[in-house]
Amino acid sequence: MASIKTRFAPSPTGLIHFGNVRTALFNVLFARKGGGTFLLRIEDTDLERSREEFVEAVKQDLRWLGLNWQEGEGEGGPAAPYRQSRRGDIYTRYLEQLEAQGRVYPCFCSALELEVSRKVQAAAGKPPRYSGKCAHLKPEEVARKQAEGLPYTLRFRMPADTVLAFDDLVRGPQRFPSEDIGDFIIRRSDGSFAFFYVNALDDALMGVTHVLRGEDHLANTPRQIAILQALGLPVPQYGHISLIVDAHGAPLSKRTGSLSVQELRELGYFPIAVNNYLARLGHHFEESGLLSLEALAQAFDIRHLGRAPARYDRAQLDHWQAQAVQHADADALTAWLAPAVHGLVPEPDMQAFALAVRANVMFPHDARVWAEAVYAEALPISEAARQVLEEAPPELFRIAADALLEDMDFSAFVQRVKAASGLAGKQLFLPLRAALTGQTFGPEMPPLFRLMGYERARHRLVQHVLST
Ligand SMILES: Nc1ncnc2c1ncn2[C@@H]1O[C@H](COP(=O)(O)OP(=O)(O)OP(=O)(O)O)[C@@H](O)[C@H]1O
Ligand SMILES: [Zn+2]
Repeated sequence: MASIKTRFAPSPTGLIHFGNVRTALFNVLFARKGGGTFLLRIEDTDLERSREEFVEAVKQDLRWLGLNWQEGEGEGGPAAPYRQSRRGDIYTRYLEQLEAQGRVYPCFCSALELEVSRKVQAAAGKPPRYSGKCAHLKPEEVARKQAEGLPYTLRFRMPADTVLAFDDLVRGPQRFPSEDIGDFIIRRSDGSFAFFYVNALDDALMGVTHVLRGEDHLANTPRQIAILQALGLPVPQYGHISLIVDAHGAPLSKRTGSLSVQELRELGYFPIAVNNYLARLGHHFEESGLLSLEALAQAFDIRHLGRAPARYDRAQLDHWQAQAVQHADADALTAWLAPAVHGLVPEPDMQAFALAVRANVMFPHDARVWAEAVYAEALPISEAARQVLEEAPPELFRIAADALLEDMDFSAFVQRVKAASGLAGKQLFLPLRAALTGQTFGPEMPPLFRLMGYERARHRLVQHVLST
């Protein structure tokens, strides 16, 4: 068997969402597991809606997630170009071949005629398909209509009385009788090509071996196979993945403005969290812990893909985010957190600070409150902390300030205050935390205390003594 080649073929008509990205991810995992290639092709045939900024955004999103492609847009390769808008000559060349074989014919039916025919079929409970009215026009008739300047589409002639069958990698054996499909348009009257045609042709010409894509394309597949068979081109294996739906059960779509990858990035999600979340949406993994992209690839098995729609669930995503924060290495954690506390936390402290607050943050901006707790000149004090401070014995803070005339670590400090005040446990720790950080909960005190430094800590205690 030829080595595996998968692809992601988005239309640059909006920012990509979870549904799109999961499709890309599964293609990456499948290729990677098989030591194959992942290809990126841009399907920008809808010139009205396609925009260069969305091409850039797709590339940026995929790179951010580590879903790198080895062939295609921006990378080049043996089947360049990888943008459909630049492949018009190729599409025309193969169309000529189909014409020479008598596999396409001009259709002059007006939109109104087609609409009426569809309604008649629907009323009779039949699948809407082209009646075949123009399938057998005589050459003279065609020439006359063309001379009159009548607009026409080109239709693909489906083979009669056959069944298009294929084994879907996810959904198993599929059978589509050709008469349910009917002759379909492959070139519109404005000269643009239909999705079925260019998408199938490109997959074949680019050597794609496996097409994993959304279930929304299942019904297109028999048409695509028929085209490739007519042209004598290789037919890839298809796998149709269940769609990701929102809370109302509607498939996520670029048009409905579901959460985009760009928004996730701006919110501070870790790529590994997004990948772990999406990989498990409709795919079962034995391992329940956070996995690297490589480990996800090794554990990926197309037979473990579910057929039911998968529901997008923010809480699950956040579970993986929390895992990612806890597992990030010190440098990655620091780089992730730094922009949110820039100016509050001194640069030399940044890594120690990030490690100190790790257990209490899920997103970078969550660290701001702890940055203030450690470094703010005027310490913000929460309502709960204010109450604790009011209820604590006032002499505690004077004792604590007196204990801090020199540098020491938190446990030494606590020992001294304990000995001098006779307080212990919560009675001791809670007021100290409240006075030092302005909060009643938060990260472990020893590292915060170290970052704060004994002078600032003492200053805060003194401030509190003076204010009571
Ligand atoms: N809700 C979804 N869940 C899973 N996969 C999806 C979903 N929506 C699209 N896909 C898949 O994403 C891939 C890229 O598709 P495409 O760029 O056409 O995006 P799209 O979201 O379908 O676009 P639009 O919303 O403009 O129709 C295709 O394989 C498609 O099947
Ligand atoms: Zn017609």
